[in-house]
Amino acid sequence: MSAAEPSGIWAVVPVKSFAAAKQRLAGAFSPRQRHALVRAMMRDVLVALRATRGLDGIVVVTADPEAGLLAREHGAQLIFERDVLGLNTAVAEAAGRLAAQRVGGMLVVPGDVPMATPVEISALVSSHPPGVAVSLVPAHDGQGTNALLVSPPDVMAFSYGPLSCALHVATAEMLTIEPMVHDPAGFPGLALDIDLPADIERLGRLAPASHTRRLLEAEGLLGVASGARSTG
Ligand SMILES: Nc1nc2c(ncn2[C@@H]2O[C@H](COP(=O)(O)OP(=O)(O)OP(=O)(O)O)[C@@H](O)[C@H]2O)c(=O)[nH]1
Ligand SMILES: O=C(O)[C@H](O)COP(=O)(O)O
Repeated sequence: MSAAEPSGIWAVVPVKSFAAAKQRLAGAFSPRQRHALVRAMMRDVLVALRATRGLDGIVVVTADPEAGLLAREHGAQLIFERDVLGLNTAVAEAAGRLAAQRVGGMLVVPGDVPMATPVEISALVSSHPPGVAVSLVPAHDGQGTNALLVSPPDVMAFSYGPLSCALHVATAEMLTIEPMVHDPAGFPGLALDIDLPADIERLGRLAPASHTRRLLEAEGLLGVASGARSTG
């Protein structure tokens, strides 16, 4: 990635290999449908980030060549994950690279929040305090971390996984940083990560059009919470 002035904020989008992703949807989606879904979700996230004011760049961290290609098509830079060691390692790798480039802040948005909007993301960025700071948007259940904005990028260790929101808050507090924790109700798109069939129903209740929504409609999967999957 090219060096930025030491003040800018870059978005980081971690994307697991398409074939390995979203195992918790395996009961309701065929492998082909899951592949198409993660691809569509990644496109939606990149489109939203690209339309967001206040970001200096976007970088995708992935080991998947197809995701790498998609990243390039959407104007994102790429960190190729040579060893796949999990989400925390992938995000830490991006943080180290951005910090080495003297980028001011890192906004982590996972590839599975397809309803995130540029308005939501820019609200998060514009409310982020100056200096050393941590802002986050929890998942709608209050447990996960759907957006994490840290400055500088390598200010803290990452704890994605179960209860990551509480763990990120605790980590910031141990560094004597009072994190800005937003109410997920104010960020309905960003707060909706697609993990379970019930999340597809939640997505169906949100209005904005998206690649993901069109795909689910075309496959007849919108509103199918736990039913039998179609062929494919
Ligand atoms: N680069 C990278 N991204 C990851 C990795 N693990 C998860 N992610 C991404 O992080 C986001 C959140 O991951 P999860 O909610 O655990 O998604 P998942 O692993 O695809 O889902 P399950 O298989 O159902 O657990 C998704 O966008 C994933 O693509 C990893 O090892 N490397
Ligand atoms: O929020 C997180 O920490 C990650 O998205 C993983 O959480 P999940 O397993 O609930 O998706």
